[in-house]
Amino acid sequence: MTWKSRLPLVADSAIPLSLCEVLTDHVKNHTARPRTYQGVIDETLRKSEYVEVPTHLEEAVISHCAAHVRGHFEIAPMRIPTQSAVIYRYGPGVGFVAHHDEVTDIERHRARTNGQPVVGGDLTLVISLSTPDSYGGGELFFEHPPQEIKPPLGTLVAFPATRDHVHGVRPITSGERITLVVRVNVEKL
Ligand SMILES: O=C(O)CCC(=O)C(=O)O
Ligand SMILES: [Fe+2]
Repeated sequence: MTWKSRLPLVADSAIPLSLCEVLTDHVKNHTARPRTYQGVIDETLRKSEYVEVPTHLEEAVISHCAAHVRGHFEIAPMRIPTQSAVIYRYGPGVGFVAHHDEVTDIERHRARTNGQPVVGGDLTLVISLSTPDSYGGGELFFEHPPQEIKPPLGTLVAFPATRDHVHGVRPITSGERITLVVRVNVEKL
């Protein structure tokens, strides 16, 4: 498909603080699991932990994002019923190497050999669940064009899960960075 915009969408205050709080409480009350992977070029360098998000919270988040996504990309985001959104926790020393979110043969192969599910979607939604002054480093970066983002709590960053949207997370130097990542499919308007 052709995308309306080449640039990531950055929408401050897309998610109400009350919903952010519910999401961070959820993460604090659940044991984080070691990292998963997603179209990673060097997956050994991603060490964040994650917690899965209940469906009703994911649906609430997508509905808050929908108008922003429509305005920027002229498409409608749709939840993928076969997979869960995840909240990632990045502690000191942890980042995420440059990668793209398109599902590749690496994941498909892994799914065949160890049964690990293939997780992906047309569009990636990243929601900040930490205030930027609560952690050092941890910028979300894009390569083409170069961009470094350290957004306020409740900000939505959205971008196509395509090979030309290479991005990653700079290593955290102090504190903890928490993000919600929702992968959605899209419907042309
Ligand atoms: O945590 C983030 O800000 C980005 C995570 C990411 O790129 C991914 O899950 O594919
Ligand atoms: Fe990603």
